[in-house]
Amino acid sequence: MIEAHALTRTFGTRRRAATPLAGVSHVFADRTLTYVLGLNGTGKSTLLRCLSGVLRPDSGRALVDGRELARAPAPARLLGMYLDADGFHPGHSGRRHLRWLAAQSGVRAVSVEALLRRTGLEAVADRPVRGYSLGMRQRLGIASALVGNPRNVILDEPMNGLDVAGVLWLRGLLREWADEGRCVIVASHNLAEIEATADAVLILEGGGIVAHGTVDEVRGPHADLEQAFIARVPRAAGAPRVREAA
Ligand SMILES: Nc1ncnc2c1ncn2[C@@H]1O[C@H](COP(=O)(O)OP(=O)(O)OP(=O)(O)O)[C@@H](O)[C@H]1O
Repeated sequence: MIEAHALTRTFGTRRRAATPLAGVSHVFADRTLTYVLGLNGTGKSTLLRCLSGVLRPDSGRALVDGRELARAPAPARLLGMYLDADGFHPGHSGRRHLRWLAAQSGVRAVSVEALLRRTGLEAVADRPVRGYSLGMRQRLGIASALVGNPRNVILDEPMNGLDVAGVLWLRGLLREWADEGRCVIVASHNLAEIEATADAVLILEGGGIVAHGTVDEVRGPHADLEQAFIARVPRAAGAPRVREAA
């Protein structure tokens, strides 16, 4: 279980500030695949980074299985995360990255070879990451999240760049993790995928949560999730302009 308690985060100066999180509270349940939705620049990544302990909120706190990650004795066992497709050393091979990560995280029991097999990366495991396609980097990121066999998982837009086989594979993996009891949180823009596979949905807008619940609850009287999203975020139907978060 992952909890957000009144998370607030502002970027920039007082004159040009963006406040993607203005007191966000939510409980992300176990055994649940929750998708976080929102327009570009709304604050999805900021929320996931605060929940993962990668970014310090200005106020509020995040708890993973009731603990602050920074104080947990074995954080890799509590939370696996993949937040940035560019967050790899370009000169390292996939195999070296996973070995390094396991050592950094103090995880001894992990089989890097099994992770490479599970994520379909064996054929490119010894190539430098700088030569990986986006889909290969996504697979390596997902393998990275699995290093500690974690109880909770957070992924930021992991399906971008995956081919059809990759999408089917990741869809199955996310379902398996949730069905095994894990709390799984994924940021995505893929409404069709979310509508078909999510257990829960959370929509961010204007610094806060404007809707959350099961897909049926969030869809409500609307024809589909897209219409429900537009009803909650009317500017989605306007010109496709990136705006500051708040
Ligand atoms: N390191 C940073 N420095 C300054 N501003 C930032 C930083 N990180 C995020 N922001 C700002 O915070 C807001 C939210 O950004 P965030 O990356 O969380 O949005 P997002 O919903 O994940 O967007 P996208 O869908 O485009 O990935 C934006 O206004 C962004 O410019």
